[in-house]
Amino acid sequence: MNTLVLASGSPRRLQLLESFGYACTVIKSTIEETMDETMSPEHIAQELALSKAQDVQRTLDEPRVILAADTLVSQNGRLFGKPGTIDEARACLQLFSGSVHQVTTGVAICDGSQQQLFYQTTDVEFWRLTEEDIERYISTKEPYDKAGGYGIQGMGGLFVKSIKGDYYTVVGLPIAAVYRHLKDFGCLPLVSVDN
Ligand SMILES: Cc1cn([C@H]2C[C@H](O)[C@@H](COP(=O)(O)OP(=O)(O)OP(=O)(O)O)O2)c(=O)[nH]c1=O
Repeated sequence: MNTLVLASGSPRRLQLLESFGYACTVIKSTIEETMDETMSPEHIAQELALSKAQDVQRTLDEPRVILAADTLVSQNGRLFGKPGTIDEARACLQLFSGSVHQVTTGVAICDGSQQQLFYQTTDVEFWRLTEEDIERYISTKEPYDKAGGYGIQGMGGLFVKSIKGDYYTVVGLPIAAVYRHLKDFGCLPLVSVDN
């Protein structure tokens, strides 16, 4: 059975794949993540995922199944990556307060002979946040390595009123869709017989 090369430095993506039984080798891509903001979030997320996968593919001596992903947040046509400063983190959370935004994760899987690109988008609705909610949250430092400046799987989950779509897409990898695509590459999770 084929094991997976995860072309991502995201601890969440590794944890998710491992918790669903995939054996992974991590090789982080070193591409500069630039985006053409005139393109749709779906297009950008898939293109960035593909660039990450291809970057790692170039470093390998033999063909392996490589998976890469990219997560972007958008609202009313505006794109939000990872906040670089406290002001950017605050601005994201103020905009998301009491409203709905979209989280899109694009995924690229390739093995040298075939490549598959897909994405999923989930709507996330936030409760109305107070200034204190936002300041306390920013002080956790949780926003900085996450698109849109929050983590639904962490303290950011306290702000989420509802979601429409796949939860794992928000965390950074739509695992059920990934499972379906990985089967085409002969890559299956290990199944424990203990439980
Ligand atoms: C919205 C949201 C994003 N995120 C994370 C998922 C991604 O790790 C990150 C978006 O940045 P990405 O550029 O997609 O990924 P990354 O830089 O962490 O890792 P790599 O490029 O090496 O693959 O935001 C959460 O963990 N929880 C959330 O609720």
